Amino acid sequence: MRMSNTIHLRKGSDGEHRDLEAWLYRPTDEDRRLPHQHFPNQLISPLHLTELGVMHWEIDADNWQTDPTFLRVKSEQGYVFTETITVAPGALDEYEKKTHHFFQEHLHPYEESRLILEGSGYWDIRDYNDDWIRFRVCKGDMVTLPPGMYHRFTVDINDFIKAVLLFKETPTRVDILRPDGDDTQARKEYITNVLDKYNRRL
Ligand SMILES: CSCCC(=O)/C(O)=C/O
Ligand SMILES: [Fe+2]
Repeated sequence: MRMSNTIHLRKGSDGEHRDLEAWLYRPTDEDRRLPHQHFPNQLISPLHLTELGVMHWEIDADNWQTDPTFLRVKSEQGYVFTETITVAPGALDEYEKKTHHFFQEHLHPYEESRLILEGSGYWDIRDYNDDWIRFRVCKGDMVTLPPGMYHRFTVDINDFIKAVLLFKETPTRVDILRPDGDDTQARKEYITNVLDKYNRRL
């Protein structure tokens, strides 16, 4: 569902709600930390992200541990473990190696769930037709990518993001690069449960 070049705001039950800003990624060899938008920009609707399985909530990042939305989502989704990560030069060991790794197309056999406490960055996710969709996250965004969804992550030109990682089970990372992820149960279930539901095919 491609949209015109406008930013859409809609009201949530708790007041003004800011949707994730998402657009069709323009593939170039430029710095991955740049927005990579087409001209004119081709925005992607929140519904499109939802259909692909992305979930988004807004959290009071300064008081996240007591934020009612955070507590509700944590309970509903069954998150048990949390870890905090700061992705910034000097704050993350092996910054270059790890940021290169985050930007390699991969999937996880579990939900990727992150709450952004400070800073900003971009997730790229694969559309039905294998195009990249990029969405921006900043302070207060809590996002979840479903198990089996191919994606990658980069900081933006500010080179700084601090996030809470939420896990349902063990907080050990399992990153499976494409195409190795194709044969995983998580990938098969993603295609069946998420893509087939909307009669979409990769
Ligand atoms: C901002 S969280 C670090 C990136 C990450 O953990 C991941 O898996 C990206 O896809
Ligand atoms: Fe990931």
